[in-house]
Amino acid sequence: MVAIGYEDIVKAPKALLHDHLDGGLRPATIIELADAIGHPLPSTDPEELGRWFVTAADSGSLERYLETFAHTVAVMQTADALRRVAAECALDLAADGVVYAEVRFAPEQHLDHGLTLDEVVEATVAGFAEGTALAAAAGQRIRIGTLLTAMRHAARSQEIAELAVRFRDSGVVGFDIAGAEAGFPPTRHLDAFEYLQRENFHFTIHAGEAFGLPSIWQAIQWCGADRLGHGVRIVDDITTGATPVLGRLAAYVRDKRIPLELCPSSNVQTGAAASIAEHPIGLLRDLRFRATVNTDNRLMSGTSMSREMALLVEAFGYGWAELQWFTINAMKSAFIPFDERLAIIDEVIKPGYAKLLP
Ligand SMILES: O=c1[nH]cnc2c1ncn2[C@H]1C[C@H](O)[C@@H](CO)O1
Ligand SMILES: [Zn+2]
Repeated sequence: MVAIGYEDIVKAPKALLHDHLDGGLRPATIIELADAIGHPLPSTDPEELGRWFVTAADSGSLERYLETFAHTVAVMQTADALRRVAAECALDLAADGVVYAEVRFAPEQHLDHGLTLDEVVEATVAGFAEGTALAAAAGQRIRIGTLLTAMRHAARSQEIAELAVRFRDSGVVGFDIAGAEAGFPPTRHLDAFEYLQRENFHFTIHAGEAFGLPSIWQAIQWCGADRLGHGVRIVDDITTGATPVLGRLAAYVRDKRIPLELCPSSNVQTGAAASIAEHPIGLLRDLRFRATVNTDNRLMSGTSMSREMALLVEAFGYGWAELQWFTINAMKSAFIPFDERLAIIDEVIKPGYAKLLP
């Protein structure tokens, strides 16, 4: 196998379906924005603050991992802050060689300083457009779709679903629910999911991360999710051995080509996987599930799309063929129209990997 260098992974075109806007801020930006509003931080040194987020998120518990978002959400409460954070997100992803990204965040968490839900989305979408244009000017092509998340412990999912549909022609391509999974099953938000289905809209659901098969089953068979956010616990329905045997739910997920938005580093931090080497992504790829590689929260995991791929190369010995497979899986599973997905696969991804494949 040809050894794969990190710089080449950065250059390779990558597609990202699961990245949280409030989980990807630059530490230096958090410090500046926090200073402007008098929000106290654990450190005002960018490197130290970056390390603090990774350490604090490295808890083995999703609930404690989520506590670190208090600092990022606190500094994203004005239109200017949201626009800046979104623009920097687009620039950072483009610089990492991501050519397509769906970035999500929960508008209901950004109303503390008086913005309306519509103003929150307008500012964020404008920031993505600004960052995308700046990246293009620097020769880095990226397309960003916005996903609106509703918090699963709250009761605003119908409102956020309607917000997402209102902005469907202005940059919002899908809907999601996130937050602590145990105790908050997706069926609590059935009204929102049924509304989205009637509107022919797309949605993914965080399921099968901190809670297992019942959450995945509900997300698919009750709520009608197009994709699974994480979905990593689907392995609980697979009996491993010389010939792995799939249970009915795992077989359904694979047969229907339901995309799994796998996030290796995040899963290790929250305890959903013991290590990268033991992450179920290896098995799920071998079994040809529609597996994709994602960052989840670049700040909390101190990671990037290239780093996630490099970790998989190291742990599983993957080469360019596997990295291209994950990338095409992600692009096929994106929420933008089919013809646009195909154009990115044919015009950007395949030519990009053709230069790298032996
Ligand atoms: O991996 C996750 N699981 C569940 N919830 C998450 C995860 N990463 C981020 N979140 C939450 C915290 C954010 O404030 C929110 C919206 O992006 O989504
Ligand atoms: Zn997530």
